[in-house]
Amino acid sequence: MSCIIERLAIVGVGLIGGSFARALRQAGAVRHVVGIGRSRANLEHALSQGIVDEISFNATEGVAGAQLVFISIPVCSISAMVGAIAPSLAPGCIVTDGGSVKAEIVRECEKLIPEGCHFVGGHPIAGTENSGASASFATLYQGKRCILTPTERTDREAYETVARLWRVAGANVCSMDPERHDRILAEISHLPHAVAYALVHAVGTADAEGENVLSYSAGGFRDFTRIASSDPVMWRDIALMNRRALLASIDGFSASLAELRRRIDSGDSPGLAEFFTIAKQFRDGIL
Ligand SMILES: NC(=O)c1ccc[n+]([C@@H]2O[C@H](COP(=O)([O-])OP(=O)(O)OC[C@H]3O[C@@H](n4cnc5c(N)ncnc54)[C@H](O)[C@@H]3O)[C@@H](O)[C@H]2O)c1
Ligand SMILES: O=C(O)C(=O)C[C@]1(C(=O)O)C=C[C@@H](O)C=C1
Repeated sequence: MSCIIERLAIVGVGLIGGSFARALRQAGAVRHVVGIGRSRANLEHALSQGIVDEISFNATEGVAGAQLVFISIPVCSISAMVGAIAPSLAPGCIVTDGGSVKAEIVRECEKLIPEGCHFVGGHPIAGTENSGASASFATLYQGKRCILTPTERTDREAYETVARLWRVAGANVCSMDPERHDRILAEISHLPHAVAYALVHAVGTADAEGENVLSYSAGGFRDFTRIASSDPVMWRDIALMNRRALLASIDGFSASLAELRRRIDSGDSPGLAEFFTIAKQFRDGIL
């Protein structure tokens, strides 16, 4: 395929940024990739694996001359990064991100992006519990959704370029209002992570018969809690930035758990079977 971007800068060459770079390189959609970050070991690994062609510890220097900058660092650091690199962006540069929360980032970044440059918010709905360039792989986005969150200020051509890159990376692109994105993702991604962390926390600190009950964990516990091995800083930032929507989701979940508890407590056999059947049908429906 013909090259779409001559010079791509990736700020944060971890699972998400590294996988984006790998997918685009493999497709021949980018000529030169600059990896920007803070961890020498991580960036040197990315360089040695050919994920990037050049590394930089200085974001303002690293983004110079790039046609597109992809920011894939924890969500609470994204707008500060855009503010820091703004004076160094080449005219016409497109800045986009992969952050898991959108409304605040889009609001702030649209204010910070300089005249003649463009910001497009994005979020690939794909990931794993692993972090860093060593966890990245080219097929991460194959067949997965990528939500872009344009507003009335978004430049149409910049949006189309970002959408095209995600399609080249294998993703199915859709667009959504940033606030709507945050409410939907609170339910389907942020709540499950909060519940998984809370479950492991509860079981890990439980005093049952003076035993370390975690040593008895088998498939059920492990399947349910895989995502509690995700990066704590990433999830701290998501919980704080999407606080309002996540609290509403936690309240909905608490009501569901309270209802389940009530049916168990009252020995409501048909009610319990109904509760589990409905949940099983929803779950089987996504397989
Ligand atoms: N992990 C997932 O499943 C997933 C999925 C979709 C979106 N996201 C989002 O993508 C972003 C990156 O997540 P990830 O899983 O790739 O994380 P990661 O930890 O694998 O990679 C992040 C990289 O950014 C670097 N970094 C952190 N803060 C920095 C800063 N201020 N300046 C420069 N470099 C910095 C880290 O050293 C690391 O190499 C987050 O916003 C996250 O919400 C993650
Ligand atoms: O598969 C995983 O490990 C994930 O947690 C990926 C996952 C999710 O499905 O919730 C996590 C965060 C994102 O922003 C998008 C995707």
